[in-house]
Amino acid sequence: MGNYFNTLSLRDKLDQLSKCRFMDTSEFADGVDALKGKKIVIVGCGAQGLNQGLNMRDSGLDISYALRDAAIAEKRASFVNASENGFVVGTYQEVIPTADLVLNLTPDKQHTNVVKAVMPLMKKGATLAYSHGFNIVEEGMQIREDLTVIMVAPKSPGSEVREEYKRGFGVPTLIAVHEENDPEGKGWAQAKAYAVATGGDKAGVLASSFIAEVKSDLMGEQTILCGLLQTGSILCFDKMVEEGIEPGYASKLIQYGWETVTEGLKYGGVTNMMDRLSNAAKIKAFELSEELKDIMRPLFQKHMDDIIEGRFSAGMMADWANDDKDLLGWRAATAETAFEKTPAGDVEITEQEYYDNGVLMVAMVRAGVELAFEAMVDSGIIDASAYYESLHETPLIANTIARKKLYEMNAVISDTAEYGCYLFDHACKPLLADFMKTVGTDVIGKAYAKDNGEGVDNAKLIAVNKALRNHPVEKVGEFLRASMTAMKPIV
Ligand SMILES: NC(=O)C1=CN([C@@H]2O[C@H](COP(=O)(O)OP(=O)(O)OC[C@H]3O[C@@H](n4cnc5c(N)ncnc54)[C@H](OP(=O)(O)O)[C@@H]3O)[C@@H](O)[C@H]2O)C=CC1
Ligand SMILES: CC[C@](O)(C(C)=O)C(=O)O
Ligand SMILES: [Mg+2]
Ligand SMILES: [Mg+2]
Repeated sequence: MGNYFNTLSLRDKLDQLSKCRFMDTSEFADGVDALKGKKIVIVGCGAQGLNQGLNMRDSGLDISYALRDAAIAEKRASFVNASENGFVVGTYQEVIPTADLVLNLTPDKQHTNVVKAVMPLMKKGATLAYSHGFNIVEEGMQIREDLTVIMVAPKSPGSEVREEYKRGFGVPTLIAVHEENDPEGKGWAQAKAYAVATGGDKAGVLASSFIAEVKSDLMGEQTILCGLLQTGSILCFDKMVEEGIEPGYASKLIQYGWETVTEGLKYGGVTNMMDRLSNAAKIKAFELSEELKDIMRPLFQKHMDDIIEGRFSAGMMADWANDDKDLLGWRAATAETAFEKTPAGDVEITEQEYYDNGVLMVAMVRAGVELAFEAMVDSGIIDASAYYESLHETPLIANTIARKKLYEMNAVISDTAEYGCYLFDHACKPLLADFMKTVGTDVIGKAYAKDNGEGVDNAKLIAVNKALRNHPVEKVGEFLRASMTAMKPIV
């Protein structure tokens, strides 16, 4: 075993990275038929395992869970979650041999062990599915030749996979078939049916590759989705308190602010989010975000390069081998930040106030979305995939911060995403230190009010609007959002 991507020729690498086709709704006309009546066993009942299982059962499929012996004997959370929701739960030996489709929804760190334990028990011609291709792409896992290997990767935390499904919508999903493991040619039909069963087809499905999924997923989660939201939360909170804003207000503005401003992003892209500001505040947010883009661009590019070249995965796997020393230390340090420890105050903040008093947060979101999108596309990832991994998923992650701050975000995302989030955060905070000295409460904590009497420079406003609307993330976003007709408001 070794890094599979790194064994490919440059031509094959580029070919795999660019595999991404937006699927037409007509391609899902068969619904869940390809999996109807099949026995589906999910290994692991955590963030993705539980929520995907609930959606798939509600879509009419036969779902049960395989858990390791100790989880059953000790009635761990995974056992309780599966059994309290009425699912059949068994040991690997009891349920894996009955499965037509096995979904490996355990943490990436465990995939090699889990797949090695599960594979000998799988019946001939069954299918093994992943929701993230790390094990195949970064570790080079070899799967038995008779087995079909597919991936259905929701571009969202598990909690939101469920919430969006219950709202009658879904989350954008990447599907793929591992070309080396499709002996019966049934991989795509099963992957499509699986995406329908989780609700993904309602939000948009990309037919992609394991490689394109892994490289884009790692990049999104480390930078804009989790890393920058963590950095922004800590820096904006500290700044406000330092400048005399009441800590409970500052805490609330951030905890719920990301969710509120990115709801605007979800509906109408960066353009709509920025349009929610007054004209003067929009110009200010644009200028701040241009500055932020210049400062953070090298860091975003470094993360993309490290991901593509395998340095990121090698570093994380070294931490796995070291009993997760870095991950656990960083997790503990996050819990000690002032933002995390200060409860949201009992103050009313209107939806518009989150925008007006959070100009810097809006600027950070714009900078992060555009930088992540640009770095992915520059590396050969297709724009639609880069859009899902930057713009569309940001609100879904922001929802988790609204629930229980950074603790909740880092608990519901995968361990892989959490590791990358801290890695980015630790590099980004010092990078923004000088910039943060230059900003005040007029852009974070209080309303930006420069247009009271001063007027707005029309020429500048026109140029800003043009720059925002012409960014490629806005172009592809307009196309992709046109098919999201079932999207429901949250805020
Ligand atoms: N988190 C997310 O929202 C997303 C995750 N993904 C991907 O989905 C997959 C699952 O991630 P996620 O849902 O975060 O995982 P979780 O950390 O939530 O998974 C926990 C589950 O895995 C089981 N588990 C842990 N260790 C082992 C082991 N050694 N052997 C068997 N079972 C084990 C746990 O059982 P036990 O009770 O025995 O400990 C528990 O049921 C990953 O590939 C991830 O990259 C993709 C998109 C988003
Ligand atoms: C946050 C990133 C993610 O990829 C996800 C929820 O999509 C993960 O690994 O958790
Ligand atoms: Mg993801
Ligand atoms: Mg991920």
